[in-house]
Amino acid sequence: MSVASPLIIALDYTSQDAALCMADRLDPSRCRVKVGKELFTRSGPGVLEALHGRGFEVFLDLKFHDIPNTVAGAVEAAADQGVWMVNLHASGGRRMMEAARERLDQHRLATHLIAVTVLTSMQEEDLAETGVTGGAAEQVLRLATLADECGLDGVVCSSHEAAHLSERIGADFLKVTPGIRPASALADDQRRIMTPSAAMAAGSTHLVVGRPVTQASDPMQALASIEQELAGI
Ligand SMILES: O=c1ccn([C@@H]2O[C@H](COP(=O)(O)O)[C@@H](O)[C@H]2O)c(=O)[nH]1
Repeated sequence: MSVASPLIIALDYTSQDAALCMADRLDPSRCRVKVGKELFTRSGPGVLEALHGRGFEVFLDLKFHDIPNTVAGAVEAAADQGVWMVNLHASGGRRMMEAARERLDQHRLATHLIAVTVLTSMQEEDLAETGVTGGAAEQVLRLATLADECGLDGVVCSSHEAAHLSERIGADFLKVTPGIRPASALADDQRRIMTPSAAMAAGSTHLVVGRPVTQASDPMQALASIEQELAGI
């Protein structure tokens, strides 16, 4: 199936039943879904099968970060489950990313492989405490350039960095951006945020949206309002 919408709904629920309850209200021709650490750790790969059975393309957001052999095996295992996209941490380095890329290619697995650059919950002070002193934009560009050199399909970054990456690396390089907040929504623990329409205008290729939809009093109305905002750009 080819999904025209850039929206990826983060199914951050504590059980497979709750996640599928939400998925059953979504239309797989109008959005993709994301399975992250909490849901996957609770439900296991069964949730992927259940979502695929409902027609969804799934982003498995487990952010692998380990030695090259381990990450290559994990990425292969994810792709074997038929997921549309999987990710790893770019800070795992060149050899780790190349090993993951090579493993997918060896097995002719078409799953998109992308790298997390700087988490959207982090700002300059958080980065400085980890020894990264140049700020988010510089670090995102450094890690995205490395990911591109390693043959990855794109990155997870914030929409604040998307335009610069499009200029420096190319428009086709995927910019998957969490930290999406409609104007009226709370930032929660996110720090580098943008509205859906501004994020698309800035060059995001995909928008990850969780709580503004899943925790809304009327999730379907919240989603419809994001879709309307995007239709207006
Ligand atoms: O840098 C990152 C990488 C991943 N995420 C994930 O995206 C969603 C965002 O959810 P919201 O509720 O819309 O904040 C969540 O699953 C994160 O694990 C991210 O936010 N930032």
